[in-house]
Amino acid sequence: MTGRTAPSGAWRPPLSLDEYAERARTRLDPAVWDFIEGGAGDERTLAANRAAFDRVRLRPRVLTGAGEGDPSTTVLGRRWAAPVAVAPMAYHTLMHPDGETATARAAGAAGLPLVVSTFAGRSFAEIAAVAGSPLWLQVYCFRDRATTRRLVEQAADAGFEALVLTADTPRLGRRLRDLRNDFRLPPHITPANLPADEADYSSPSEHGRTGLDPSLDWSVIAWLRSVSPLPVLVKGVMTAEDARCAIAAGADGIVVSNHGGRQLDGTAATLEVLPGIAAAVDGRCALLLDGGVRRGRDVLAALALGADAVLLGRPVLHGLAVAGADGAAGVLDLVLDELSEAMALTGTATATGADAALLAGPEDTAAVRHHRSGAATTTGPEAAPLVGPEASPAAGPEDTAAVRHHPPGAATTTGPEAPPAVGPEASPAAGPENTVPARHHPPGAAPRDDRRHPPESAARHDRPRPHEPAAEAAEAEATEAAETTGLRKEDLHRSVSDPVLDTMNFLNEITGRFPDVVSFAPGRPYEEFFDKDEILDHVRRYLDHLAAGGASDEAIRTALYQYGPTAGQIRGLISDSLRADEGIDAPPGAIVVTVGAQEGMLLALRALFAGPGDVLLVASPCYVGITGAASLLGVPVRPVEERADGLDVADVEAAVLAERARGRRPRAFYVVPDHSNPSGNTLSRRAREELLELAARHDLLILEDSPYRLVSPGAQLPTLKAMDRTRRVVHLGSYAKSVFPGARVGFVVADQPVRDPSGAESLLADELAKIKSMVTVNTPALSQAAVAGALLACGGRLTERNAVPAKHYGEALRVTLEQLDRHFPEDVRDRLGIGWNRPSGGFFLTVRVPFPADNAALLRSAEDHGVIWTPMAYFYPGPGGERSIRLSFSYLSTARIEDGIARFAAFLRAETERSGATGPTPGRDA
Ligand SMILES: Cc1cc2nc3c(=O)[nH]c(=O)nc-3n(C[C@H](O)[C@H](O)[C@H](O)COP(=O)(O)O)c2cc1C
Repeated sequence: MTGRTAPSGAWRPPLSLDEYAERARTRLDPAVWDFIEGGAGDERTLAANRAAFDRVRLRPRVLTGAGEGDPSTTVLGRRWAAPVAVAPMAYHTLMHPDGETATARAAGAAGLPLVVSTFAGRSFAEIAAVAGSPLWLQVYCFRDRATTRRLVEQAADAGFEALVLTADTPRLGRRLRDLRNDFRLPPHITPANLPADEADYSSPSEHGRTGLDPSLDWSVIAWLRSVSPLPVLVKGVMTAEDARCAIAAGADGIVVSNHGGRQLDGTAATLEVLPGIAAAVDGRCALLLDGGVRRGRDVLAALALGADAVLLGRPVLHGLAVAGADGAAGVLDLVLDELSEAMALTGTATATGADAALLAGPEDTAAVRHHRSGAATTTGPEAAPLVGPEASPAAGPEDTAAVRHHPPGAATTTGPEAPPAVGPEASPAAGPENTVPARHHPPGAAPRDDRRHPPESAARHDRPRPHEPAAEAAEAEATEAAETTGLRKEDLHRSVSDPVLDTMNFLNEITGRFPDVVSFAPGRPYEEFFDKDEILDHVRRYLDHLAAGGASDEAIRTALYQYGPTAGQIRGLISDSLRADEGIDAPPGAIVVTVGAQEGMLLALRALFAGPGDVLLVASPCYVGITGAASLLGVPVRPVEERADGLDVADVEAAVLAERARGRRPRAFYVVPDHSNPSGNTLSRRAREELLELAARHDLLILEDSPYRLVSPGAQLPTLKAMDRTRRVVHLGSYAKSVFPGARVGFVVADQPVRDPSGAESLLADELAKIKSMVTVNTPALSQAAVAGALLACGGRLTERNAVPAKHYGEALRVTLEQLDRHFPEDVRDRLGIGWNRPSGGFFLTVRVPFPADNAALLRSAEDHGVIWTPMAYFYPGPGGERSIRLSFSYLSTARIEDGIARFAAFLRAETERSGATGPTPGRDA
């Protein structure tokens, strides 16, 4: 094999970013080199950032047919050539006289954004004049807000597209190299966009101390929003708590950053905390990371652990120092080339499809682990190339997987349908849908009996050898016990760290602490409609029905006691009922009986979402059961925001097109068309027609979930399935509201033909049943019998069976609205900035408020006013809903509603006043 040799003496571009660094070092003044290269304190965090990437092991995949990977991505609605941007860094003019204009040229050539520092050495206008890609402004907030405001305005005028608030600098870190060098900027290096004569900028640390505002809190985001329409990202987030705060404060994005190790020394590496933060963020805003990215494969590793993109810091400065714009371009090209190599060799077709499957796990490696006793053994997880607390003992599990600890004994109840439990729901008698076995023990405090024995193989490998002294053997045994006691949450699937579960736990904790509150939170049926003996009548009626149809005693016995058909044994009755009641013409073979609609969602998503490029669109705010199921299955979700008066189909189409442009396939759209949970909105007939047309036009399926229509007053619009002429609609049915939730019986109508490669045809329902056989095997026969008996009792006409409940729920809705009107007449509510929608049925309505309706407000509501509700933000898969509330009235008597709305009104007034949203509250006695 021959290789080409470069002509001797020719300039050869460096082959790695480390080579760029080395060349830059030889060109720069040592004090300037120290200024850019150095970190705070002992530079442990600086080193940790790179070390975390060094520990990552990627999994090469072969023969994947992935072709040339597509590294492009979309962040905040803008296409980037790759998930990489240039990090904000002060004074590029220190590296090269062209400074940021050279960097902007390089970034533009690579199609990558540049985040321009507050302390840029060139003016925003100069930079914008040469930029060929998005520019963002990094914002330091000064004590003098007017300076910051002017900075933001100048950037917006120059066409910058986003603001990145650096939040980790209440003061600058102690950078020992700069202190030793008594580092001063040369006189010609000044911040081109800050007032020239007002401060001495020559010592960055000194200027930071006197100029930066050290007392910022999360309200600074609202302030930035008040001075600029640009999206705001928060840079410097290192914990899941702060990520949640950022989202609650309305941030559009988060940059996981420790300032390249230049601030608090001793923090974890950014890559280590990324998975926990990604779990907390859960796609609700853009998630970026910086610190230690030095190779294309590092970019891929960050994506695999949950980042949408990375920022590249020092290497860009190295490139600038080596050869100005060409050098910076060389650095970016090198990273992109390495990224594309890593994608090709890991079989990663699209950067957006990168996920944890790229990372080598215990099953891939059998590394050597050293015991304290010195006995080397082969083992899995602990020795695998993990990023996490083991690598950095100071970082706790809560920093890497958003773990929430409850006080011992604080068992929590939760569930997608009915968030907070009231009184009895919080007790062990709570229904299964509301119960999460979430009894957390502090690490290491699990009762001895809870401790699991190690798997046999692990025990064999870890057992001390016979010749070891007894003390060592005892120590080894103790080590073994300690090491096998607990699982690390970050090793479990990310869905268990879903922040939705945390929020539900929060609601339940509050309900447990304030048992006398009136709760407008649970979406449960009114219990007075349940008669304990009726279930037995239903089962009896079904058995009689089987006998009347000619079934022998043995056959009936089998039907009730044995494993049953996976697709269900009451499909004929369901089919008849759907025809009689809903105008849905679905043969029994197109139906699968499920364990609640929740199982239906899981089956439908599993069957329909085949690859990482398939995306689920959901109307947002959205029922958490579907987003939870998507999270379980790793299905990406794209929210389509409802407007105040409901869903606009044009918005669905825009989302479809945007996803296509991103290289993803919008596979299905989930919607609750009637009296939606949580908003209460209903799709008009026209919107239903448009949605069906859109589905046909874009080859999209619709997942229709409509559990409230049969318990709502008055005539209902036809279901999407009844209007579906082209089999675009998969209908998710539920008997939870129309019969009773304890049965846990639902069904899916899936009449879509499915062809296999040989041309043989089945129905989607058949495929769902195959999946169900590996999930719940069959829906319990006893439950099916109870529901069947209820259907038989009303001749399949659930509308008739539910005439009285529908009237009751209609009355509860009417009283809720009437009480809201009474406490807030139109002029008062307008003045206060409060409003609500007027659903025509269902269990929920939306109240818009002029203050953040977050957990803190909820706590004050419970504590001071004795009333609970659900923050609407819980139901937004992305940002949104921060100033609205879901009220559920289904579970309460009208007397409780009247009392509860009076409390709620007092809370709204107090909170409005407290937040100063509209000044002092007038009309207190309205
Ligand atoms: C010389 C230098 C100057 C920096 N200036 C800023 C700045 O003005 N604003 C800011 O938010 N971060 C600043 N940073 C931090 C970077 O934005 C980024 O967080 C860090 O450099 C990323 O780590 P990396 O260099 O290991 O890639 C600076 C970093 C360096 C090295």
